[in-house]
Amino acid sequence: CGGCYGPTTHVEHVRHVKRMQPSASNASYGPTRELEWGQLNFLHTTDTHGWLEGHLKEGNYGADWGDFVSFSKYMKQKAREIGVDLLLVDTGDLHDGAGLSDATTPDGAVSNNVFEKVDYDLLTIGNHELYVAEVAYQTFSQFSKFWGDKYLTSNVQILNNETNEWEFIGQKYKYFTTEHGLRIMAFGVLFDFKGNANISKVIHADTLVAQDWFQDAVNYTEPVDLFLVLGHNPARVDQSSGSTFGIIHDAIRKAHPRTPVQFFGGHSHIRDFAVLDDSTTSLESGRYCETLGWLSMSGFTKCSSGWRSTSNPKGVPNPSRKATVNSTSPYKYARRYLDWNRATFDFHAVSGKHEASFDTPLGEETTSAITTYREQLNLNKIYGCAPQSYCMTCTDFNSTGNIYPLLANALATVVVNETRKEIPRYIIANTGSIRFDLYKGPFTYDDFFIVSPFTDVFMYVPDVPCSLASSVLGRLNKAGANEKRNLGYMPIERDICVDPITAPLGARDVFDHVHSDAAVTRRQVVDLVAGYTTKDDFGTDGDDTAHSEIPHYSVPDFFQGEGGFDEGGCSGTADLIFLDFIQSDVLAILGSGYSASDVGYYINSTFTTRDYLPLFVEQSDLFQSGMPNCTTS
Ligand SMILES: Nc1ccn([C@@H]2O[C@H](COP(=O)(O)O)[C@@H](O)[C@H]2O)c(=O)n1
Ligand SMILES: [Zn+2]
Ligand SMILES: [Zn+2]
Repeated sequence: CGGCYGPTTHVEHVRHVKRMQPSASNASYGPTRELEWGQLNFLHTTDTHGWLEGHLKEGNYGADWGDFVSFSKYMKQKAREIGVDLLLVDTGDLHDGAGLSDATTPDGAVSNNVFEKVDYDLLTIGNHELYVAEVAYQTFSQFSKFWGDKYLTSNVQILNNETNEWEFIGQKYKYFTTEHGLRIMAFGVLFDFKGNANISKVIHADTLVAQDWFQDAVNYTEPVDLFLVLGHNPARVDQSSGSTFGIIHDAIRKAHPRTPVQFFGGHSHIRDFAVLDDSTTSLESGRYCETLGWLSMSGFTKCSSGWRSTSNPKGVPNPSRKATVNSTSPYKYARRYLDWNRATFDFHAVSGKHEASFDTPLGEETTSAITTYREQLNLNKIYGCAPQSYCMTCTDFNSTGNIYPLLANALATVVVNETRKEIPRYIIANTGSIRFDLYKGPFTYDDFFIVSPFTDVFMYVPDVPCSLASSVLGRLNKAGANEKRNLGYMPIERDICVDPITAPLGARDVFDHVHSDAAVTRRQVVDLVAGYTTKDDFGTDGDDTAHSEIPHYSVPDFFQGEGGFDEGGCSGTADLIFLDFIQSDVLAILGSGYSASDVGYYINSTFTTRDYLPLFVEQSDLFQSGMPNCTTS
C-alpha cells in the first residue's frame, strides 16, 4: 500500500492493516505460553464501547467481533474435548466510543445485533447503557430480552412505560449448573452510579445486600459451589477505586466463609487481577476490544461439590497458584490478558494443530455484516487528514503531541455563537469527554465518534465578571470532577513517569511506534511492541504478549478553549461556556450568586461534543492541507 490513501483506497488500507497483525509464526512477537486450563474457565470482555470492528489503525488490537465469534466457539469446543467448563462473560458499557455503535439512532441499533453473535453465558449492564433514556429502554426491551436469564442486573431497575411499574432491566440473579456439574449462584452488580437517566434506578450496594431477595439468594436452599459476581465495577476493592465489590464480598462471606467467590469487573478500563481472600479473586479485562481476559481455577472435588469430571484437564497446563501465599483453601488460579488480534487467537486455537484457520461460518458472516454496516453508515468516509498523531496521555498534557491543546484550539475556533462572537469566551469541557487518541493520516467519520462520542450540549452563563470566569478552570481542576468525587473514584494512574528524552524508547518514538502501521514491522528493531505492561496481585506475567511500556502522563479533569479576546485579555465580562454534563460542577464553583436559571444553550440544544471536532476538521487548514492524497507517512 505504501501509505497511499484516498477515498477509495482507505478501505483497502483497513484490510491491509488487519492482515499486518502480528504473526504467531514470528517467534519474536506474540504469545509464547499456552493457556492454563482449570476445571472452571472464563473468557471475559468488558467496556467494548462499540469497537466491534477492532482497531483499524493498530494491528495489535485488530481482530474484529467475527474473529472473536470464531475463537470463542473454538474455545468452547476445546473445553468440551478436555472435559472442563468454559463460561463467556461480559461486564457492560457497549456504547459510546466508535461509529458502529454511535452513528445510529439510538446508539447500539446495529452494534447490539453484532455483539449478540457471541454465545455469552452471562452478561451485565454498564453505566453507558443508562445515561440516555432511549438507550436504557432499548437495553430493557431488546438486549435484555435477547439474552433472557443470562442478563443479570441485580441492582438496576427501569420504569416500565407500559405498566408504570419499576422492573429489573434483566434478572436479579441466576442459579445454574454447569455442563460438568458445578452449581453456581450469579449476580450482576453495577457500581453506585448516579448519572443515570431518571427512568432508571441504581440500587446502591449497601441497600442491595440488605434486600430480602439478595439474602435469600446468598442463603440459597440448593447447594452452591461458587458465587459468581459480574459487575461493571472496578475489580480492585480499595477506598479509591469506587468499587462496590467489597460490599458484595462481605455480604457473601458473612454467610459462606469458604465458598469460592469469583468477580469479573470493568469500568476503570484497565487490566487488573485482585486477590480478595484465599478463595476470592477478581479480574478486569481492559477496554475497547484491546483485551480478552482469561481466568481459570481448579480445586473442586467430587465429594465436596457437584463436579463430575477429572480434577485437572490433561495435555494442557493447569492453574498452579493459590490466591494467597498461606492459603489453606484448595483452589488454584491462573489469569491472562490476551491481546485482541488474530495472531493471538490463532496461537491459542489452531497453531501447531495443522488446521487452516479458526474461522467459523458465523464468524465470517459477522465480519461481513460489520463491513456492510460500516459501508451503510459511511464510517470510512474521510473528512480530513491529521498532519500528526495526538495522544491523550502518552505525552505531557501541554505538549504539541497531546490531543488536548488541539481540542482547546478546536473549541475556541468553532464553538461560536455568531450573535455573541465579539464577547470573550471561555469554553470548558471535561477531559473524560475525549475517549481515544487521534492518529496521523485519514480522519474518518468513524474517528469523530472514536475521539469524541458523547452528545453533551454546550451551555453558558453570559456576562460573568472576568475575574471569576478566568478562575473557573483552575478551581474546577482543584476540586476534581463531581462524578469522581461522588464515587470516591480516582483514576488509576500507572506508576510510570517516563522522561521522553531519556527513556530507552522515547515517548515520541513509543507513540509513533504504537500508532504506526509499521509498528509490527519495527519489532525487529525494538523487540517488543509497546502496549500493556500489567502489574497485578499475581505479579507481572499476566500479559499474554509481552510489551514495552507506553509513557503515561496524568491529565487534569477539565480543559478549556478561549476565544474572542483582544490583546488585553479578559477585562470586564466574558461568556462562560461549558458542557451540560459538567453543569453541576461549574455551578458549584461559581457559587451562590449563580443557579441553573442563569444557564442557557450557547448555540442551541442540538450542538454537542459530537459536532465541534467535525466542524473544526472540515474548516481547518491543519486537517485539509493534506487532502485529498492523505498519507500516514
Ligand atoms: N455524557 C457523558 C457520559 C460520560 N462521559 C465521560 O465518560 C466517563 C465514564 O466512562 P466509562 O466508560 O468509564 O464508564 C465519565 O466519567 C465522563 O468522563 C462524558 O464525558 N459525557
Ligand atoms: Zn467504560
Ligand atoms: Zn463504565
